[in-house]
Amino acid sequence: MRDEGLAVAKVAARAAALARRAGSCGDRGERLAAHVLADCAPPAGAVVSGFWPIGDEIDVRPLMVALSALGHRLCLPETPKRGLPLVFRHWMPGEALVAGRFGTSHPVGEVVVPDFVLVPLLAFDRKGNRLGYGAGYYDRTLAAMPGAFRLGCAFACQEVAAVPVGPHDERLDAVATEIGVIGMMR
Ligand SMILES: Nc1nc2c(c(=O)[nH]1)N(C=O)[C@@H](CNc1ccc(C(=O)N[C@@H](CCC(=O)O)C(=O)O)cc1)CN2
Ligand SMILES: Nc1ncnc2c1ncn2[C@@H]1O[C@H](COP(=O)(O)OP(=O)(O)OP(=O)(O)O)[C@@H](O)[C@H]1O
Repeated sequence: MRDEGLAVAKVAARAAALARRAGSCGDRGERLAAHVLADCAPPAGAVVSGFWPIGDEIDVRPLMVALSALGHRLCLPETPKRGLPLVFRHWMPGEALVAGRFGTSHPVGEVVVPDFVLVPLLAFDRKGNRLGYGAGYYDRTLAAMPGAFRLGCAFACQEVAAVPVGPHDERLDAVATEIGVIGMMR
């Protein structure tokens, strides 16, 4: 016989578990933002490039909103054909985006050159090496911007002992996660 009491208890337990899970995972972008602002804030006036999250990436939008409120100009990358560097376009929180390659989204604002780059990644190590999606976009882009500060943005669980590196791989200056900012060993 069906136990109505058990069924009701399971519905309530499920709702509570879902709320707990959302609460523990859903604020990691906010926590990353707080750590960056406290420990690794871009210098006044810096133009900051962010990224619009795809897949399971950490959400850097709370950080972008905070930096905009602090007076920073923001931009987001437009993904060109394979083999070309990224193009950064000016963006203000709330401005519309259009669909780009590989499921990315980008603004239609003017082209700008950032001097503080939030870099998405699949894996990172303590030397600042990073693994991306494998198209080399950020490697090509950062190689042409040697003076820009490169802040990897990731979940803490994306750290590995050593990322396999090749001659074209560009290193990060630091990595921000929901736990804190990691300065790189050189
Ligand atoms: N949010 C975000 N924007 C970004 C990057 C990124 O890593 N993250 N990029 C960094 O270079 C550039 C886009 N490069 C990309 C290159 C390949 C794939 C790709 O192969 N995507 C898979 C699906 C991945 C998924 O859904 O998790 C695919 O299309 O099959 C995605 C982005 C610029 N913008
Ligand atoms: N500056 C560059 N000039 C020429 N080729 C490059 C350059 N940077 C990367 N490449 C080439 O692009 C390809 C992809 O590089 P890699 O596997 O390191 O990408 P990734 O760092 O994982 O991805 P991404 O930077 O797009 O997130 C490789 O064949 C690499 O040799």
